[in-house]
Order: sequence, then structure tokens, then C-alpha cells
Amino acid sequence: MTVQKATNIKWHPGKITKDDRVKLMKQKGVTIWLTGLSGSGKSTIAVEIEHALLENKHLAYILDGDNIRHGLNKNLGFSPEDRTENIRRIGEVAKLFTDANMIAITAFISPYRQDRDNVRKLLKDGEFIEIYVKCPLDVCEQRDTKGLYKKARAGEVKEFTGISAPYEEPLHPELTIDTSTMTVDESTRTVLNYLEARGYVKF
Ligand SMILES: Nc1ncnc2c1ncn2[C@@H]1O[C@H](COP(=O)(O)OS(=O)(=O)O)[C@@H](OP(=O)(O)O)[C@H]1O
Ligand SMILES: Nc1ncnc2c1ncn2[C@@H]1O[C@H](COP(=O)(O)OP(=O)(O)O)[C@@H](O)[C@H]1O
Repeated sequence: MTVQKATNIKWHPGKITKDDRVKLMKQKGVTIWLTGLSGSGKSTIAVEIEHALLENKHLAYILDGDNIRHGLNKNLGFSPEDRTENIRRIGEVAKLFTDANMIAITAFISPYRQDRDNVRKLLKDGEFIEIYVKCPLDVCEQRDTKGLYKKARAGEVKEFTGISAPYEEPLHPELTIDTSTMTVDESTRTVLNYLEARGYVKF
């Protein structure tokens, strides 16, 4: 648990609610939480979803593990504790984006079930869509888009997810996308259809 250090603080409400923003923007802000192994396809799908949404006049924004670790989370490594803190912070950021009525698309390995469930709890019902970007380890390893699996096998990268660190599969994700059997386009469509069917966006 993260300790609350700040005391003597009081929440200051604004005049505008999320519902006001929903009416203004004709979309319902939500967090699309992509989780899966390195190389499973999280970033690729995130980019395609964001692009398709923008083309249809819906505002989305990607929070990507590699990118966020260049700034906000540059002081975190890959120990279990640091990964938990990584996901906690991104959960808080995603909550702000969702309240701002953005469609936040997160692309983090987020290997621990408890960490993902904690983010779910931060958000309201219907504001958290967990998507398991599923891909067998051997396929991810064959793709080895960044050469990290090779380095992990050689012991040059420690605590590498799937090789020397765990990945806990989601038990009840809203969606599972198997990228070893689907094309990028099919994967993207599946997510867009889900969003439209539940009224988050309108195409
Ligand atoms: N040890 C280790 N394990 C896993 N991944 C590693 C590691 N070291 C560096 N990388 C690179 O960091 C990206 C994963 O960062 P995340 O913030 O998504 O990780 S986590 O959610 O905190 O587990 C991950 O990006 P993706 O390949 O896009 O998943 C890697 O490029
Ligand atoms: N259905 C699919 N969805 C997403 N990526 C796919 C799919 N099929 C093949 N790929 C390929 O798999 C790789 C995934 O890499 P990337 O998106 O960086 O993964 P991650 O962000 O999970 O590390 C890319 O080279 C992509 O073209």
C-alpha cells in the first residue's frame, strides 16, 4: 500500500462534471487497459485504435510503458515493487484522463493481476476495459521486436517478463485479443466494435 504522506489537504470540487464533458464531446471517457507480454502487440494496437478514433472525430490518447518510462516513471525499474508503483501511477493518470473525458489507451505489460485490479477499483463501473493482448511466449520471442528476448536469454537483461519474471494472465478481461491468430486490423476492429456497441463512441 502507498502511504499517504500529505496531511491537511482537502478535495476542492469544480463546477464542471464529467457528464458535462460527455455532452460537450459526444464521447464517453474510458480507460482501455492493454496488458500482455513484451511483443504481444500492445503498442501496435494502441496506435491503430487512437488513429481510427481520431479519424472518426473522437479524442484518444496513448499512455505507453516505454514512453512513460522516459519521463514520469524514469525513476522506476523492473523489480516487482517498481512495476507495482509504475502501474499505480499510470492508474492515477488514466483516472484523470478518463475524468477529463478522454479515451485513455494504456499499453503496459502490467504483469500483476493485483496491480491491474487496483486500477479497476480506482475507476467507476464501465470506465475500465481490460484487454488481454494474448500471444504465446514463443511467438513474442520469435518477433523479438527490440531484441530484448535474446538479451534476456543471454542473461544481459534481468527480470524479463516471461523469461525471468512472471506474467499473470487476466482471469476476467472484458476482451481477449489473440495476436498470433488475428491481423492487426482484426484486432483493432474488435476493440472499436466493443467501444461502439457500448456507446463510448459513435461512428
Ligand atoms: N526486464 C524487463 N521486463 C519487461 N520489459 C522490459 C524489461 N526491461 C526493459 N523492458 C522494456 O520496457 C517495456 C515494459 O515497460 P512497462 O512499463 O510496460 O512494464 S511493467 O508494466 O511495469 O511491467 C517493454 O516494452 P514492451 O515491449 O512494449 O512491452 C520493454 O521494451
Ligand atoms: N494482431 C496483431 N496485433 C498487434 N501486433 C501484431 C499483430 N500481429 C502481428 N503483430 C506484430 O507484433 C509486433 C508487436 O510489437 P509491439 O506492438 O511493439 O508489442 P508490445 O507493445 O506488446 O511490446 C509488431 O511487430 C506487430 O506488427
